[in-house]
Amino acid sequence: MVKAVVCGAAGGIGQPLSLLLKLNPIITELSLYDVVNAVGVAADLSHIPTPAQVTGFLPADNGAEKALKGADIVVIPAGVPRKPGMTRDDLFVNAGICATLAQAIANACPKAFILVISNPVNSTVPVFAETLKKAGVFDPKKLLGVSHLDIIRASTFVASVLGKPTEALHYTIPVVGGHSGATILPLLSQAKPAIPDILNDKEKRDALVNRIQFGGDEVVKAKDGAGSATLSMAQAGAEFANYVLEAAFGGKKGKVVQAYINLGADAGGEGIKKEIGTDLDYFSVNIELGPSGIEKILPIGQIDDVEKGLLEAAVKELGPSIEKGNSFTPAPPKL
Ligand SMILES: NC(=O)c1ccc[n+]([C@@H]2O[C@H](COP(=O)([O-])OP(=O)(O)OC[C@H]3O[C@@H](n4cnc5c(N)ncnc54)[C@H](O)[C@@H]3O)[C@@H](O)[C@H]2O)c1
Ligand SMILES: O=C(O)C[C@H](O)C(=O)O
Repeated sequence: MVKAVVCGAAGGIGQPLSLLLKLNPIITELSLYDVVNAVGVAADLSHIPTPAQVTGFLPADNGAEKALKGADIVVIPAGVPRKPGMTRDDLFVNAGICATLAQAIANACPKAFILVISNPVNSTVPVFAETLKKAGVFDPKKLLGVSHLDIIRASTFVASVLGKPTEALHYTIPVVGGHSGATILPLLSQAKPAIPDILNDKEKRDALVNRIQFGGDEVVKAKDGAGSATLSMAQAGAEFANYVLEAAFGGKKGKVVQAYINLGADAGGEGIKKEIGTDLDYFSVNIELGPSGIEKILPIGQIDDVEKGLLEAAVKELGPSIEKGNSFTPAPPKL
């Protein structure tokens, strides 16, 4: 029996993500939580004949904890998306929602895998960690900031520049760092198969890196006030959740992916700190997944001079975002 929960399930990401999780045969129970319409979305999905039994919950009567009770994996796309002109940092208003959900997880399912989609990921993952630490249930191996949309974008955009079919992750390009502008660091020099035609063409390479770093803005601009990426994010979130589920419950350990994770002493991230030459608490890195979540943190590996410059810029921008999340204090509850 595997129970998955989506928090923010009625939203632009939440609905298609819930649909894709309903189609995942590993999941036997799917619980949907939102402050609006979660019961309706659950009723709708429940008519699809797949193993997962779907239930919806609203905040009344401690609905969040009821939804989360006994969950194995919680995926969180709750919170406000960007409008044109906004940075992801402007979405720090979502910190309060994240702290509230983290506390509910600590109470109802402290051993669950937690997949954070809510922006700004560079800060909201620290908010989750700090809340879970205060509750005494923080497991750095199970808290994963979802940066997988950057990975699917990198693969798609490389294929399109090279005029190749954009079939499922044909190009594997590790993307490390964070999830926002200059913090997004695509390692084109490590692409598999290799892409010398791009690496040897400065103009093409710069344009490609820029498109991967600012792919989110492309969607925000095209939606013109109606939000940000939802469908591609739902696909990326469901694919990433499936990697975690397959490693934990499907006997497929050893999958290497990138996620934005805590590099604290308990997490075994000291090697990465040495490799990138900083003391950052969080970074998106290569990880190997297994039954308990992150089994290994793998080195970033060899990068070229262009990437060394991008790494410096990423590290500089990440520090303050992490600090903002680390020092967030939720407002006291209204009496
Ligand atoms: N990590 C990524 O790569 C990535 C990609 C795209 C979007 N995002 C982020 O995901 C978030 C959601 O985006 P969206 O387009 O689905 O927004 P949306 O407004 O369409 O949906 C958000 C949902 O969250 C719900 N919500 C609000 N407060 C809540 C709470 N306390 N508990 C539970 N649910 C709550 C809302 O009712 C709404 O249904 C945004 O912060 C966005 O920036 C992240
Ligand atoms: O761009 C955004 O605000 C949403 C998301 O982080 C994205 O990368 O599409």
